[in-house]
Amino acid sequence: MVHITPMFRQYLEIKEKYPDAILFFRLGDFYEMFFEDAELASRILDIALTSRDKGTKEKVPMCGVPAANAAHYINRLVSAGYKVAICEQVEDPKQAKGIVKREVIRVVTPGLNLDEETLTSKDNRFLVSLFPGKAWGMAHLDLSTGDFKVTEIHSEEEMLNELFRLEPKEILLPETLKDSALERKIRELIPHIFISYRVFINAKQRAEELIKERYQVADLTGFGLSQAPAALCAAATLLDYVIETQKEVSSHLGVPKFYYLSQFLIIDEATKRNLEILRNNLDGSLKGSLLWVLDKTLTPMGGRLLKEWLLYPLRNLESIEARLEAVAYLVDEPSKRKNLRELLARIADVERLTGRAAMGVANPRDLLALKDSLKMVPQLKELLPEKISPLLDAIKENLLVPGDLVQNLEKTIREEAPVNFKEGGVIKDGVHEELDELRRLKDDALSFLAELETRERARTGIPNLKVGYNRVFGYYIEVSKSHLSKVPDNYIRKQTLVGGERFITPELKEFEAKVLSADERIKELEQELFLEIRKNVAEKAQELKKLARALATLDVLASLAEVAVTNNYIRPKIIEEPGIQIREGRHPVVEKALPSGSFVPNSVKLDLKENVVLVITGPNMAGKSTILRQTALITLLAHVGSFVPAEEATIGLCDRIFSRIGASDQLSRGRSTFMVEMSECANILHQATSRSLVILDEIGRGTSTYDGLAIAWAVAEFLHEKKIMTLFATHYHELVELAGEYPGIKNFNVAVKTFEDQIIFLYRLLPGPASESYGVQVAALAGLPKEVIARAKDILKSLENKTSPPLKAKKEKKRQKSLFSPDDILKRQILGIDPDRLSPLEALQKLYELKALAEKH
Ligand SMILES: Nc1ncnc2c1ncn2[C@@H]1O[C@H](COP(=O)(O)OP(=O)(O)OP(=O)(O)O)[C@@H](O)[C@H]1O
Repeated sequence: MVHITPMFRQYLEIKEKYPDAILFFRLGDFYEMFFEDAELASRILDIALTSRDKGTKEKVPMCGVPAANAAHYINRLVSAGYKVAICEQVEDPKQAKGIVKREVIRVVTPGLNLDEETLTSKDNRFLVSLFPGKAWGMAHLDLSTGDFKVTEIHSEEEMLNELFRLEPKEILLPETLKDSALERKIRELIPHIFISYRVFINAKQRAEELIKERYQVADLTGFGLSQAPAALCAAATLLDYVIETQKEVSSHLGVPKFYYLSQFLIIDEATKRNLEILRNNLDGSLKGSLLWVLDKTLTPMGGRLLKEWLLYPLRNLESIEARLEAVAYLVDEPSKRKNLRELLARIADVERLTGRAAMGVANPRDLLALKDSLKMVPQLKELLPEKISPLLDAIKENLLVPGDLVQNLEKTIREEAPVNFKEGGVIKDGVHEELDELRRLKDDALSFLAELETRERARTGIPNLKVGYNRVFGYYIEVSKSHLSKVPDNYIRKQTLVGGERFITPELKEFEAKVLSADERIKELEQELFLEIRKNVAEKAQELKKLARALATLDVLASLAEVAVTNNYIRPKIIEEPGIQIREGRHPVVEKALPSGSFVPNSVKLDLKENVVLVITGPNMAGKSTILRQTALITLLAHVGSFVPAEEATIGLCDRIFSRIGASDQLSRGRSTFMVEMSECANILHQATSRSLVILDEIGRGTSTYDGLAIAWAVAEFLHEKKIMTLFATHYHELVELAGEYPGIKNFNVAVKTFEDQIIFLYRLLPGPASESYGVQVAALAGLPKEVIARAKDILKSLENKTSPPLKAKKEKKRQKSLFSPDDILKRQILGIDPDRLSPLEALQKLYELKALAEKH
């Protein structure tokens, strides 16, 4: 058997349990990595790779990072898509018999990472668990906030949409789905997702037991899970994973809340992209997105909630009205709003600070930030009205700081406490008697020494007797050579110097022991006390989470109000009946990109009778897409409970917004533009109802004109027949004829003017079809060469006259005529004939050809 050191044996035993994680193995002040882990980590972290003797001749690759700033390195590895298992020394090395006991105390994964950067982030970090049963069970958790939700979804399409809505960092899939088509789809949808394969808890009973045990409940009826076995299994598997990696489920983890997709306005993958809700389609950044205009929240938790509201607009009239009512109040009370927002700006991420306390990773500064935030709460509460808006009332009710948390934190933690509580200097005086005494002892040390010096000088009559300290010998009394004869009996010689001697006394030794042990004890006590304080906060996690939610909601409402006032939005009227009526609506993002006041507003009316499908024609660049998108965005904002950019808007409750716009960036997924277009279109036709809003921008463009036109025509007819409210922008002028055939199809055009052959865009939506397409003028604007434009105009003219275009090839031929005279051509033809090889019939045929040729020239 190969001999290896006991430490390596321990390492290998632990590593065996975490084969898919990089093992951070604690050795003193460092975390060390070995073997492949070391090679991988040294490459990613750009740190030196060394080697270590493991007891045999061969060396083991190794690298390490200081434990004090390990968080930074762990983060980098996790962001690079790896799991990190943190293995600690779990007993005091001084007390250990043999090798120190070590255990993995936590596994950090991309979906379960609580790094400090998340504290300022407005992004959620979701871990999703997906269980394929009769329905898809889907659970998602943000560990940093403790939000835990589950649902069941009945089609793969919807399931993928929901996944894209959440954009999780990590997903748990059953091992049976490894290398499956579904796995590929998920990777295409969310390219950086980290997939963890698990053995799913697929027995309903076991899943139930796990959840019941965790939440200490006897019955799951209240959770909405009892009738949803797939959701139950997904939730239980997720919980199991959390327990396995975090070693415990902390107090801030909420009960899994069941939600139905039908509670919300559905925004599918294509629409989330097309409407650029959270990011733009150009470079994927925030700028130019709806969120960019809308997010004036002042806390990270408010920012996250706003995103949630945008991605999950409501479908319930009462709840939407409740939000609108609150926003309206905050719009009408500018000074209140200002004061509220001033206070909110001073509030930190209470939600995540609570999570960190509950998970046992909060540092003293985190608790101070929490305390300072909580201190603002009573003032905020004071500012809120009563009985004006039910939502503001509910917020007010929940603005409750648990017990005497603030006072306790204020009393115990020093304002200047360091980040690392192990350094000491965290706990205030007056908190713990022994601690105070020890500190006094330390403080007194200086005066004690001075006093001792005076006392000893007087006693011995040695005027230059000195009390001092050095690290090797500790405290000493120094006497110069000339006075050595006066040294009393109880002085014990310790060290001889050139000019004198150093002594200790029993009294000094006793003092020294006290001071040194005081230091150690102070640290120990401070740590104990800090952990106790943190635990107290953790115990209040559920109350603090409620408070955090109230603060976040207030932040979002105040932000919506602020945006409404700044950008001149109005309160939409929400009604049950389907229909959309917008007077002088604007595109919230495009109007921001243009000089103030230059955006041209437009009115749109859709209903289930005469205005079911609006066919919108007009040249490129005229503003068709803008009208389509602004209608969708206004409808979306209304369902969020936000004011909208318009003069007036009446919006009937919608179930979904569908969109099919332009060529998307899915070519990378190996599907042609036409294929993407058609499958998006198919999805719409299958799922849209008379409560849906559909915006279609130029369908059928990716194929031949006749195919495209035929498809577009049939789609428009279908939408009309099914009474699906649609804005249909098209370049196929032929579609304007639909309006004559069907009562619910109407023509609109985006107006332009021409002036001296130049095109002027008016951006006005007018009834009736566009008269011309102006494509050539737009091409000229875009800078196509003059000769190409001139030629295109020629061709266009003949096409419009239904004559065949003057082909360039013919002109060439004409020019060629001057090179060869007609006689030459006939002569060449005749000379090319071989009479001996022609049948009588072929000879006759040739004769006809020659005659025709002679006639032509
Ligand atoms: N209502 C408006 N007021 C002012 N400017 C507008 C308006 N609508 C559009 N624009 C400007 O015109 C540009 C083109 O608009 P849009 O993309 O909607 O045109 P389009 O008709 O859909 O063009 P295409 O058919 O080429 O896609 C916008 O980027 C914006 O700068």
